[in-house]
Amino acid sequence: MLILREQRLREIAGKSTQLKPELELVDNHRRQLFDIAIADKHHIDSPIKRLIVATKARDTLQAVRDIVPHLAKDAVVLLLQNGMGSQDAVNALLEGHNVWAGTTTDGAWKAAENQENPARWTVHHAGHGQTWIGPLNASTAPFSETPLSELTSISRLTIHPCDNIQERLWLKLAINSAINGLTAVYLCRNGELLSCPNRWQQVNALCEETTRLMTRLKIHCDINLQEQTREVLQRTANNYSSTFQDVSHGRLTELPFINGFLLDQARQIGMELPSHHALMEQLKQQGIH
Ligand SMILES: NC(=O)C1=CN([C@@H]2O[C@H](COP(=O)(O)OP(=O)(O)OC[C@H]3O[C@@H](n4cnc5c(N)ncnc54)[C@H](OP(=O)(O)O)[C@@H]3O)[C@@H](O)[C@H]2O)C=CC1
Ligand SMILES: CC(C)(CO)C(=O)C(=O)O
Repeated sequence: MLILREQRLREIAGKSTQLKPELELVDNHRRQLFDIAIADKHHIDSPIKRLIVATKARDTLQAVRDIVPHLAKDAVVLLLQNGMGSQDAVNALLEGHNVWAGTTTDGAWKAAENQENPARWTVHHAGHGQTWIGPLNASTAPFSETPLSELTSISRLTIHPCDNIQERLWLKLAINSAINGLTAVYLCRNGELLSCPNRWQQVNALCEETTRLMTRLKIHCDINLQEQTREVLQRTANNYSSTFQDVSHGRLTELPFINGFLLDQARQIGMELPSHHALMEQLKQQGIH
């Protein structure tokens, strides 16, 4: 079942008297159509045993808060957001529940609304990558014993259960914090951060500060962040980052959960991150939040 915001469900219902909710999945020109059920928080009729939250980081806490009363006692919740901060907020809200987080290098995008059937969601699986899933609480059951293990039967996904999801989230965030904000400042493709010496210097300064912070916080990181970021920039040189896309569509970005999260962590231990600070100030001046 796809749980929507009340307003979204109302909008869709207002456009069609006969709703036929469907998910169309497009993958390498192959199309598959699935009948799905949809509901808002007022129309969930049985306790939820497995919940996958795929909102942007800003919306996650509210989305979960809205449906807490519908969660089964032994529900397993999987959070799939970029950045950090939202996972801990939900974990605190759902104390005693089985909360997991994931991070992925898969890429997908939702097509514009279907005019004939506003209750059809077309999702393009644009890039195949890897997904890591791990528990946020130490005491959770092993992955293989949770309903999340069924996700491994989806052949188009490569899923790795892991015990160190916090480190995985940090690593992804560390890379995103050196790329995403700058692509919004310069409104450029990822590769231009590498080919323009001044921008590459800024990437390096951000990486250096993040590495120092992670070392101070004893976050295990056995990679060279500059090198890893260079590798991601080379591999995604022609891509526009998710933050660039948010800005181009006039949406709020996830940067408060990326660079903003790093600045919060640094503040708590009295450390300064001048390059991250300057980047966030620059973005604010450009009206990017
Ligand atoms: N897309 C990708 O390729 C990747 C995405 N990610 C991460 O995954 C997360 C989701 O990204 P993405 O799918 O692209 O984002 P989208 O904005 O495309 O989708 C998020 C959806 O969440 C819905 N939503 C927001 N609030 C609620 C709520 N309270 N109840 C129910 N639904 C709600 C929105 O609904 P509405 O239509 O009402 O606005 C929207 O459809 C982000 O953190 C992103 O960084 C990570 C890697 C790759
Ligand atoms: C790695 C990168 C920067 C690829 O575009 C990404 O994850 C994003 O755009 O959010």
